[in-house]
Amino acid sequence: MSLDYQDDSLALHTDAYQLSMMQTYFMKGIHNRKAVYELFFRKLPFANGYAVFAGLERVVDYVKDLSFSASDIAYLRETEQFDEQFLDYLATWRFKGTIRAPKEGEIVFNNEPILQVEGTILDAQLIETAILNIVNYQTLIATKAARMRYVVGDQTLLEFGTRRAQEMDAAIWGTRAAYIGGFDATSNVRAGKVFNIPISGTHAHALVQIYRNDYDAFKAYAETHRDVVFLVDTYDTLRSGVPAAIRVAKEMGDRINFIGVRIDSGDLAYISKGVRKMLDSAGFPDAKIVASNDLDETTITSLKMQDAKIDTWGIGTKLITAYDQPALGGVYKVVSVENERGEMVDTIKISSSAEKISNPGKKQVWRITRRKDGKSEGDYVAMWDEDPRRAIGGLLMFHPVNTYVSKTVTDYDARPLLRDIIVDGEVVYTLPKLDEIKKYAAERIDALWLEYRRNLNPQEYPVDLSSKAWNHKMNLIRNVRNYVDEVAHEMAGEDTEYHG
Ligand SMILES: Nc1ncnc2c1ncn2[C@@H]1O[C@H](COP(=O)(O)OP(=O)(O)OP(=O)(O)O)[C@@H](O)[C@H]1O
Ligand SMILES: O=P(O)(O)OC[C@H]1O[C@H](OP(=O)(O)OP(=O)(O)O)[C@H](O)[C@@H]1O
Ligand SMILES: O=C(O)c1cccnc1
Repeated sequence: MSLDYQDDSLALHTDAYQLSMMQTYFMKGIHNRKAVYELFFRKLPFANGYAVFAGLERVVDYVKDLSFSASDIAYLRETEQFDEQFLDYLATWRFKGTIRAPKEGEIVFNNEPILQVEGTILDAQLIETAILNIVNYQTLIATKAARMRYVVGDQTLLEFGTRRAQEMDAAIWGTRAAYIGGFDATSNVRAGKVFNIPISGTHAHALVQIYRNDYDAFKAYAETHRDVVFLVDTYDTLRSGVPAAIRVAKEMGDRINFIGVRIDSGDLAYISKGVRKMLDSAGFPDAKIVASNDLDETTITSLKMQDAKIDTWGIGTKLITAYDQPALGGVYKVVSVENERGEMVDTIKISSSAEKISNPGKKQVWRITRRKDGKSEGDYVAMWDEDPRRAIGGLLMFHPVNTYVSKTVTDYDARPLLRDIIVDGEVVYTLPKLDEIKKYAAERIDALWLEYRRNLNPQEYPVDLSSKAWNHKMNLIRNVRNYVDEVAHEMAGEDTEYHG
């Protein structure tokens, strides 16, 4: 395997079928037809009540200078699957389309577009795979992190996942997503450098094993650092680890900042209580107890119920791998395509399950909030040319599948979520700083009713279709039915019948 191409690019970070389809569009001369594609997911991850949208910065970074390098084209040629004229076209290709998305850190829901690509069918098709790759992962991890933030309140959350992540890229971008979702710091030093995320950490069991006893290890560490957290569970937490930590802290006095101790095994509730008592009676009531060991929002909740004396949570595996749901099922679907007469024609994908039938046409998502306190009323998915701010006599919102579930809201604000990020290939959006994104996510989560925020069995947040969007969908379903009937009739001929 060789990754040492000087001119390696991300243009081939796509599925082969995208390039195959692109070649068809190109060879048939329809590649410049316009289309609109929308990215959405059908189910919220972890059965959470919301998701935290993340990944936009990398999407922009990926798209803005995307091009096929000489070695990319040479490789495609070697596969003998592509036409020379098509390869010539790709050699000078640049993304010239438009991308719209919510601000990173925005709270988003199932069955609403969370990213929209408008451009030629060729441009939109090429970038599908990478965009899904980025947004699915980062949104998943940011949401998992938000669930952990929910259970710890304002305690400290440290991200320790790099060693368990699905490779290096996942570690670094997962760390960024975790920070957006509510983590305070990371152990990944490169993430500190490239994203300016605070770095933090303690030490490993190796230090104690190398010195062969707790006291010598802690002493050596204390003599070489100002801020210290001692890992006290290598041999026996209560009988050797904590006594050694206390002894060193007393001996070093003001020469160190004794932040506290970390425990990484055993019954964390029982042990943390014992550790707390020992630290308090030794005169260190402010020393913190850090806990780690396969923690997630469920074990943390349980530990809190047991009144565990834990102040800081170090979390790796279950965060960075999104252990209980390792993928967000975001999809990217074409909703409108230009026909041979230059008109945009909306398109639908039919399924036997109502939830899986796509919503045709270019749409906007409007966040509807109560004017008096900014609290959430629901999201309103409308056709692009609609403006719910101008609804007379209140806004009718109804469930897109169970249409009898409806309400009319008055005295509301409506805020469009999809904003221009890249227009005709040019970045028109100033990417916010990471800390601003993180703060924004926390504020948006705060604006949700508690019923949508709880981790277990949250209420379903209303994501409603406008009447226009709903009628449009019904018309297209009817058209598809007629089309299928016609085809079936033709195929059946005069005397064959299909009894399905
Ligand atoms: N009081 C507790 N209540 C609920 N879960 C706990 C409690 N204490 C620890 N856990 C969790 O139990 C899981 C496993 O702990 P277990 O005791 O089997 O492993 P361990 O202590 O790491 O063992 P080892 O000594 O081999 O490292 C971890 O996910 C840990 O976070
Ligand atoms: O448990 P996680 O949530 O995945 O958090 C990361 C884990 O990584 C470290 O263990 P590891 O055994 O790799 O090394 P160490 O104990 O020697 O530091 C650390 O002690 C945590 O237990
Ligand atoms: O700093 C720590 O304590 C740490 C870092 C990575 C993994 N586990 C623990």
